[in-house]
Amino acid sequence: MAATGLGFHPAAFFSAHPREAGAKQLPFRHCSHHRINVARTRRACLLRAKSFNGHPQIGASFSNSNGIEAVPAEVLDGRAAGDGPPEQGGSTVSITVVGASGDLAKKKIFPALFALFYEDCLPEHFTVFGYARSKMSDEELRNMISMTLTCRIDKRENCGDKMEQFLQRCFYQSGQYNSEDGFAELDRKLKEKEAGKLPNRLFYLSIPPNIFVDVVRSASRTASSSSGWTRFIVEKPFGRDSESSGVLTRSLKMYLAEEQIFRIDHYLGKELVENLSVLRFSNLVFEPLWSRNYIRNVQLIFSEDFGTEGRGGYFDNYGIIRDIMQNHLLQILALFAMETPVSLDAEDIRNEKVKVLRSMRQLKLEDVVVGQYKGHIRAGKSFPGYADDPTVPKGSVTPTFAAAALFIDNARWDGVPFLMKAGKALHTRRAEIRVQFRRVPGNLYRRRRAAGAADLDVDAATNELVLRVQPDEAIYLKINNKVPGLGMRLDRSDLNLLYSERYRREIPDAYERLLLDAIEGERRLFIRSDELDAAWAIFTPVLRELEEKRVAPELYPYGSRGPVGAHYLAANYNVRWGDITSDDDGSF
Ligand SMILES: NC(=O)C1=CN([C@@H]2O[C@H](COP(=O)(O)OP(=O)(O)OC[C@H]3O[C@@H](n4cnc5c(N)ncnc54)[C@H](OP(=O)(O)O)[C@@H]3O)[C@@H](O)[C@H]2O)C=CC1
Ligand SMILES: O=C1O[C@H](COP(=O)(O)O)[C@@H](O)[C@H](O)[C@H]1O
Repeated sequence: MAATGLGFHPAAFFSAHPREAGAKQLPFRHCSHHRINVARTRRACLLRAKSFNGHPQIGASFSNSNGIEAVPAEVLDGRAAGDGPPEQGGSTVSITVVGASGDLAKKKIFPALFALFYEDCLPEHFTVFGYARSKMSDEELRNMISMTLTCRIDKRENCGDKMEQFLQRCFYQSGQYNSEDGFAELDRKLKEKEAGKLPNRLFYLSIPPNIFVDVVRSASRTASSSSGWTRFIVEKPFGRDSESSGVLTRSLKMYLAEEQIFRIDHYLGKELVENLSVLRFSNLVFEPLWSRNYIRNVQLIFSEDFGTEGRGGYFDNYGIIRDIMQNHLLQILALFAMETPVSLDAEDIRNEKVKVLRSMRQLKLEDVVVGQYKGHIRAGKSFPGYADDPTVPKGSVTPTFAAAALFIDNARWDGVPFLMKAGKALHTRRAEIRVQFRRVPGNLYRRRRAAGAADLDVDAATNELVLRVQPDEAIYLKINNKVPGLGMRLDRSDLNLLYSERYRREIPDAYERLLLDAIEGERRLFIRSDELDAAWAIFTPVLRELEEKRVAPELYPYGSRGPVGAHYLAANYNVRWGDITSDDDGSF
């Protein structure tokens, strides 16, 4: 027992969690992301405890004035990682981005890895490899990566130096995805970089889903770590329906244990999505209202102001429901609607998500509206339609927009419509959760009509809580308020938490949080196979029906608010979409 004088071992903070063979904690250097959640202490990016009695206090766990948990000495120098004393060189982690030449790798993964490095959140010993069929030298990979790196967080003078240091840790291996030789060559190069340290390996499958199994088979056989952990981040969509998702999971599990598979849904790494549980469970005021008794409907909205732009090859085979609704929006719904978990441990949270997903009705065709954007000319500018995308097959009925009404048949949510809508090529880029509350019973102000100025129908002006996931993260509550003055006039005002004003620092990208979690073995923000099964069970029947009946999507102009049908669907449940009412375009 480490002599902490506190009567308990600091490692007691390390929550027990199932670990794949060889899993070791990695010694992290100082990382500015304060990971103070007790359940995640074991993942702490090292925060050297504030000096205590004038001496750097490490090895003891205490909460100082900032509530920052110190990190035990063993983690500071790597001993708790079971990596053996530092003189044996400790451990190392390699991150191999499979599909390195692709869109996601360039746009999100390499920039996220650099941001983690820049914030000192990566382990001291790490190496990044790109793997794809394209022929590229190490230098060409570095040049490609450098085009998308930014020092957007806490711009510091040494950004260029840090970027160069990062790029020098990046290497490339060309190979076929089903080639054991290709991955064996990668393994050889990884071993060179690992230089005798305990080798932990992370593979990020940034490739089309149809080649996931090829890569896992080849890499698990010839490029797995011999003594550390080997993990695979698997991108969405996980299959196309219940059947193909089940086949994919079974195929992956021929080569990997469940705890080696990190199914990523990057929306779970979004700040406002992660904040959902904090809002609900760390405040008193929300949980009592969080049910059918007070909530009239919940709206989950995803909107992009651009089209598929060359990703038609992938997108046309999936469509907006599989691309956005069955994963991102449904994950947000599950976190929003779940019961209070037993603890903040990954499995307890994921247990509650599965329970609420299993309480949901299968989506019916009459509760779905689909749309597809069409080209048009506005103000002399020509906007293409989905069908104009050269990567989209002629005559495609793949929806680029969908709206759906979903229901949770449990005591908390019985009868409350959860309305989702997701679309590309709409009038704005936005993702938000809108909670519309019930009318005030016996509203005293219902009869009071302000003379003259536009009356506020307080009976219709119910409270609405909005969590804006992006852009410009915010949480605001729409209330009725007395207009200052000698009279009695009411208007709509917002209690408003605008992140850019309250928190003077940039928000990490979702991929940063999730990559760090995967390196640390924290599974809370990744999808478990039974969650996936429950999610596909809700959507698979209607997806099949849409395709078997070749339901024609309602065409909507590029840049518009989407198909009119979405309004009729909402009206069926006495709902108006909150994102397009006159008093809320979401700006302040
Ligand atoms: N792009 C995005 O915004 C997002 C993507 N995703 C998911 O991430 C994964 C990667 O997406 P993205 O980067 O856009 O994909 P890309 O289409 O860019 O493909 C990535 C790489 O895979 C290889 N590749 C592409 N098509 C094939 C094919 N038919 N057979 C074999 N190899 C192929 C290419 O590399 P090479 O030819 O060099 O081998 C390509 O550079 C997908 O599963 C996607 O669903 C998830 C969220 C967002
Ligand atoms: O998973 C996906 O997400 C992106 C949108 O991600 P965001 O973080 O930029 O909101 C979407 O464009 C893409 O089609 C989809 O595959």
